[in-house]
Amino acid sequence: MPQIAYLGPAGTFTEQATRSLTGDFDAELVPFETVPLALTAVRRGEVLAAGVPVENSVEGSVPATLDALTTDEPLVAVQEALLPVQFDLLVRPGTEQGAIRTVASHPHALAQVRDWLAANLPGAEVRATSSTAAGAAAVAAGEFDAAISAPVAVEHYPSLERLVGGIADVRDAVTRFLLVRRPGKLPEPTGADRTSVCAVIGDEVGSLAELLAELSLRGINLSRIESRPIKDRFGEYRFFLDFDGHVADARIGDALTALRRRCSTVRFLGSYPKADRSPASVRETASEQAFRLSAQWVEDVRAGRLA
Ligand SMILES: O=C(O)C(=O)C[C@]1(C(=O)O)C=C[C@@H](O)C=C1
Repeated sequence: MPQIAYLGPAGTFTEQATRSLTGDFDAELVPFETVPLALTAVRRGEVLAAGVPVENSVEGSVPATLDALTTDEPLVAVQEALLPVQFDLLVRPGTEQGAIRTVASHPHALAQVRDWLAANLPGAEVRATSSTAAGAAAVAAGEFDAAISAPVAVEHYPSLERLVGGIADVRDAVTRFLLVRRPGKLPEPTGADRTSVCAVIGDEVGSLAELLAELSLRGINLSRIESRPIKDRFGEYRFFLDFDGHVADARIGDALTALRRRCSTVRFLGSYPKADRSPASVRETASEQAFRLSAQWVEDVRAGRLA
């Protein structure tokens, strides 16, 4: 049975998302303490794939994931999941809200309940843990008084109880997850796909605008752009781009060819079906047929068949 890594321990949102991503086949889910460790296990071939969080509608991208996807050997996303995010406050039985002095969770989770904490646990110290479930495990071990956890966590930590449920500063918050593997056969195009790349461009006038123009000229819908520092050179950035379409689509292949010419580095991070299955709208001039006919026209001209 294939093994799939996730950000553990048991009871994280990532575990829940990874279960939904691997629902179609038998897989054994293996917890890792951090996203980079989970991705290292994929690179080494110790596990087949890893489920990782990439961005949240309230707190934005998950930097640990973005950075780990661009260092070391390439990995590609093959599936995407969206998970609604609300939290529980877990405590050891008998703990009253007024007695909570420390509250632990993943920094991304803490950021999503900042207002609730200020209003309901104003005196409590906030402690960061490697995941929401790691916070719950630490409360079970007596290290902290309370944890901000995923609703599934209480099933994994029977010595804890839910003091408050449904916590969220923003209703309908959503986190996006990817299932990533070593490069291999790509998922088939479905007509409702997303392509992710990471590009490094020169620090020159207009270079970012020109890069984006390569997408807009081909009618490609950009759904996310995000920059992360290159780290060892101050003021230089890598740009993470997500756009509608599959690398097998003519307009996407054409745009990627242009990006590869323009950028010092382009890392392909995958073409995979969008979680919401919303089809890409493709303008007439960027259709498969339009690309095929125009490429044929150039062939004919080159071969002297047309004047
Ligand atoms: O700690 C967890 O439960 C996670 O799965 C990580 C994570 C994240 O990185 O954003 C996932 C979903 C929530 O947004 C909060 C935390």
